[in-house]
Amino acid sequence: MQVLVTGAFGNIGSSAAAQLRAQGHEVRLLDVPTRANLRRAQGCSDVVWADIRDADAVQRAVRDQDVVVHLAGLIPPQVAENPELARAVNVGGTENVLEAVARHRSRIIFASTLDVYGHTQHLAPPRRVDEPTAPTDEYSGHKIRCEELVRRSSQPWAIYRFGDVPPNETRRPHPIMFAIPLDNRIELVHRDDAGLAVANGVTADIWGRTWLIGGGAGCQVRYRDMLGRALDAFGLGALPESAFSTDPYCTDWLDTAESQRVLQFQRHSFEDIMSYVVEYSRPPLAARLVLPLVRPLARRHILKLSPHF
Ligand SMILES: O=c1ccn([C@@H]2O[C@H](COP(=O)(O)OP(=O)(O)O[C@H]3O[C@H](CO)[C@@H](O)[C@H](O)[C@H]3O)[C@@H](O)[C@H]2O)c(=O)[nH]1
Repeated sequence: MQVLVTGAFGNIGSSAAAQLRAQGHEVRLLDVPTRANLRRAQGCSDVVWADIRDADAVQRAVRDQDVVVHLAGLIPPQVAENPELARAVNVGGTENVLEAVARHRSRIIFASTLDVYGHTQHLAPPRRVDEPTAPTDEYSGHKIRCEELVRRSSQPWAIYRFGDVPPNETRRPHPIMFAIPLDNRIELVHRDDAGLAVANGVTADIWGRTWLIGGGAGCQVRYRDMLGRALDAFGLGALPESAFSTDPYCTDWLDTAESQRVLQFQRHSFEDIMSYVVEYSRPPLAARLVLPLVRPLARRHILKLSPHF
C-alpha cells in the first residue's frame, strides 16, 4: 500500500513510518523542516517538507496515497505556549488533510489522545471507547473537534486515542511535570508499540471506529511510579509531595482489549518503556559523577519550576 505519514519525524511518526516500511508498504513522509527533523530525515527517501497548514501542499502529498496516517500536530506543553498557532496546526491542518483525503479517495487514521476524556480519576477505570468526552484545555478541545470532523468524513476513517507515549529523546524539565497529581492513574505505551498499532492498522479491519492505544495492564501505573524512576535515573531522588498539583488532570487507564485483539501491538512492558526513558533522560557520565556534589542545587533548580512549591 501507499501510505502517507504526516508528522513523520515525530515520536510516534518515526516509529510508525519505520514499521510500515518494514512491512513492505511504500511510505511518504511529510513534516516541517525543523533542524531536528532535517537531522532525523538523513537517509530517508520520499520526504515532503511541508506545513500541514498549506492546503495545496497537503493536496499534492495525499495524491495516490491509499492511507493517510495523520499525526502532524502540536502537543502539550507547546499548545499552551501558542494556542492560536496550535489551533491552526491541529484543527486547520486536519481540515486540510480531510479535504485532500476526500478528493483523492484515501483512508485516514487520525491521532487523538486519552486527554479527550477529561478529568476521570473519580470514575472507576478503565476508560472505554464509548464514554463521553470533555475538553479540559486547548489541546483536548482541538482533538475533540478533529474527532468530530474525522467522523463526518466521506472516506473510511479510524481514530487512535493514544495513552502516554514517552519519547526516546531527552526532555528538559518543564513545569508540566508538576501539573499531574502523583496518585493519578496513567497508562504508558512504548513508542514502538504505538508505531506498530499504526502499521498493523492500515491492513486491518479498523475503519469507522475509535481505538484505544495503551500498553495494557502491565503499563497501567501511577504517575509517581514513572516519575520516581526517571528522577532516580537522574540521581535526584523523590521530590516533595507539596510540589505537585492536586487539581484533576486528564490521564487514566484504558480498556485496550479490543484494540489489542485486532491490532496485536502490545509487545513491551513498563520496564521496557522506563529503560529507554532512563537511558535518554540520564545526564552524561561526567555530569553524573559530580551530581552528588550539586544534587541540592539541581533539586532546587527543578523545584523552582513548580508553581505549587
Ligand atoms: O506545525 C507543526 C508542528 C508539528 N509538526 C510535526 O508533528 C509531529 C508531532 O510529533 P511529536 O511532537 O513527537 O508528538 P507525538 O508524541 O508523536 O504525538 C502524536 O501523538 C499525539 C497523541 O499522543 C497526537 O496528539 C499527535 O498528533 C501525534 O503526532 C512532529 O513530527 C512535528 O514536526 C508539524 O508537522 N507541524
